[in-house]
Amino acid sequence: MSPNSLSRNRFRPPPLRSWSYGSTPTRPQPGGCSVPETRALRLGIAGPVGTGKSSLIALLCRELGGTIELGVVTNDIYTDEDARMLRAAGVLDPDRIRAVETGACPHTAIRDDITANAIAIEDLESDYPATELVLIESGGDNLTATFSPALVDAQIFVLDVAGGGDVVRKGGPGIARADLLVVNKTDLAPHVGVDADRMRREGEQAREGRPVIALSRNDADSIAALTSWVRHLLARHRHGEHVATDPGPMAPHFHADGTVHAH
Ligand SMILES: Nc1nc2c(ncn2[C@@H]2O[C@H](COP(=O)(O)OP(=O)(O)OP(=O)(O)O)[C@@H](O)[C@H]2O)c(=O)[nH]1
Repeated sequence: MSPNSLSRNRFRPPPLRSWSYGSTPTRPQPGGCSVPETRALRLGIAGPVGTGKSSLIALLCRELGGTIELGVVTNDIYTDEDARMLRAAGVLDPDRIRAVETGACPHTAIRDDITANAIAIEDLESDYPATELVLIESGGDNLTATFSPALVDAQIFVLDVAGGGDVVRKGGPGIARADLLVVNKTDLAPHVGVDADRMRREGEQAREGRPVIALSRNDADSIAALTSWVRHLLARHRHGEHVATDPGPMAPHFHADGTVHAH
């Protein structure tokens, strides 16, 4: 980390404290934590650079902002570019869009040490207690980045057709096990020589039944599929039916003696 990025990083560690939700009803989460039953749903959006994560968040704010109380937290490495873009798009009250400057490899702040993001979300929820859904955008990263289930309740992994038709086959924890895989920018498929439908089918095969949505901002049906998936997830979260799962940092691996480790 350069000295510059350190001085630009606005995050300051909080004072140590023990945490209790008092008499608020809670439900257990993975890792022994528990969260209030009324807590906002935290939905992470991850995927490689430029696949359309900010655009997808802007779209969800436009489509859902009228009926659901929203907040957004963005992650960039050295800037607050994504937050500024979303504020400029006018899709949400600018104060409900918070930026984290990770100052390090993006997955560090969503997977390894989630403190900066957790505090940004908790600040947002404390300023807007009626918040029902917080969208957290990861910095653009490679195929291995996924959110910790300690930070988000569910996660979407975003690929785009412009990254090439073989990306789904390259696999990785986000592609295989995120709660939703989005194959984005399908309107560009004919221009980049990619079969978007085949990408979607390969995604479905790789994910063993977990959902895949082929999305384009120009395709109303695909937008409706996405918003309906989010509404359904929110309903399950409210009823305590959704449990966060970890896509997992590693695929099973083999050793020279033939043993297999599945983490
Ligand atoms: N044709 C087309 N372009 C899209 C679509 N969605 C997003 N884009 C464009 O794709 C480019 C990248 O979109 P962003 O939303 O900034 O992508 P991102 O994943 O947030 O990028 P990083 O934060 O840099 O990783 C922009 O030029 C968008 O306008 C889509 O459905 N169709």
